[in-house]
Amino acid sequence: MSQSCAAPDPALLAGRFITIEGIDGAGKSTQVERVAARWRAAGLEVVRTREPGGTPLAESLRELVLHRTMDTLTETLLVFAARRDHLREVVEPALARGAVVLCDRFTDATFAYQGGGRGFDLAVLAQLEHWVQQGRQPDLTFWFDLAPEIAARRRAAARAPDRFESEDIAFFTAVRQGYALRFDATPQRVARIDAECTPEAVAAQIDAALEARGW
Ligand SMILES: Nc1ncnc2c1ncn2[C@@H]1O[C@H](COP(=O)(O)OP(=O)(O)OP(=O)(O)O)[C@@H](O)[C@H]1O
Ligand SMILES: Cc1cn([C@H]2C[C@H](O)[C@@H](COP(=O)(O)O)O2)c(=O)[nH]c1=O
Repeated sequence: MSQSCAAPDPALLAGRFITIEGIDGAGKSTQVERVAARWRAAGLEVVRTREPGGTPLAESLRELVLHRTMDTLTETLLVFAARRDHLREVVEPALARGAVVLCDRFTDATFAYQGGGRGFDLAVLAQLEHWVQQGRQPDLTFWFDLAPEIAARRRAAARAPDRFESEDIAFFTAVRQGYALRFDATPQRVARIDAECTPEAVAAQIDAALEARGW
């Protein structure tokens, strides 16, 4: 069962950029509103957003990336173009006015999907990350980690697949490995969540990670 935790200190949270990552079907969407509600109850403005997406332009690019056939360089440039617009129009202004930004996926997804899954050059991704983000990085990332076979069963029960969700287990195994590399590179930024357990147990892990930071 999820345990109740101490009320977060708004002063510690204002202007924080929090991202949520994991392979498709990891259970991110199931948890994200609960976290937002916790912070809203503490009096904070919470901006819930997602990538690719979050602005009209970036949502248009999302439709292309999720549903149109394209090569990996095109796919990579489109997710970074969407990210640039999203950062300028939504994320940076929200952080500047002291909101908490809770974003479903960010650049770790590019390293995992385009880098790990598609095999795109990680050094080029790092350059694009630098150009597009100008140093902006999440303050905390929840990485929902689980076996691709379990995620595939959850997706099959939930919805019709898009272009990524139609990929096979080998692709998602490589994506998971891409996430693991990012986790290993910045373990202080990333909280690994065991996403194979019940929603209540997942929520308890999230609360523990937040409580450890006083958030
Ligand atoms: N801990 C859990 N145990 C079992 N099933 C779960 C759990 N969490 C979520 N689910 C179910 O798995 C399916 C996928 O969950 P959800 O949509 O939250 O995943 P997601 O990570 O947001 O996926 P995507 O990134 O592809 O949008 C849903 O049917 C949801 O009810
Ligand atoms: C940010 C980002 C996302 N993707 C992929 C990962 C998912 O399959 C979709 C988004 O769908 P969701 O239901 O909103 O999770 O896009 C990617 O390949 N690269 C990225 O940078």
